[in-house]
Amino acid sequence: MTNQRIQAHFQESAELKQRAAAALSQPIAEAVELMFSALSNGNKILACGNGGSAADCQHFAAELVGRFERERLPLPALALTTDTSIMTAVGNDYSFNDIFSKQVQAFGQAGDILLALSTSGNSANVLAAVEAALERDMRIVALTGKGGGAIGRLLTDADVHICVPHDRTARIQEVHLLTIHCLCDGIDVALFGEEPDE
Ligand SMILES: O=C(CO)[C@@H](O)[C@H](O)[C@H](O)[C@H](O)COP(=O)(O)O
Ligand SMILES: [Zn+2]
Repeated sequence: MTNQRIQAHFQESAELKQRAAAALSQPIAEAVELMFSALSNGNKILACGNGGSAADCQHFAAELVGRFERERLPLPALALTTDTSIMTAVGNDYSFNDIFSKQVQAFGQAGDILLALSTSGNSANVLAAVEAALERDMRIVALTGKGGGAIGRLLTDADVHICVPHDRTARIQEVHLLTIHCLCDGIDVALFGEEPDE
């Protein structure tokens, strides 16, 4: 692999991040408000997604339950991507499309938030989880790309859609991770205020 090709990856990622900063800062701020208000009311955040997005869900939950940059109380966030017994039982006995929605039905309560990650916006199991969450009167924060797909079309005005303006899965995932860090920082700022020297 040439250095040139590697540099093209960095270049494309950096350019997209610049562009996404303008397009996404407003919905990210709205997502922070939604999440902070849910957490303040004693509600929790459930997260689901496939592949790289499953890892993102776990990354997010770890930073809420553990910490991001500031010392604080653990916050209730749960990745629905980690329990292999639940996922294999539901996948085997029902369908792979149900592996997240069954968990939303089991754990989700009105006022909770579903953080739904799908770069295509079309993963059937994430879509089913969004449907299950809406049925339970939960709010959705959707991280998508490629126009938002079926998930984007399902969201209501009460939900937040953070749709990365790109068509390449890897690039979209890179912005999703940055978005997750913005959400964690936003929650810390809502709790403690901005650092004096910021
Ligand atoms: O990480 C990657 C590609 O960068 C893959 O594991 C990717 O997450 C998987 O193909 C997913 O199944 C894609 O699903 P989605 O983002 O379209 O919902
Ligand atoms: Zn990947």
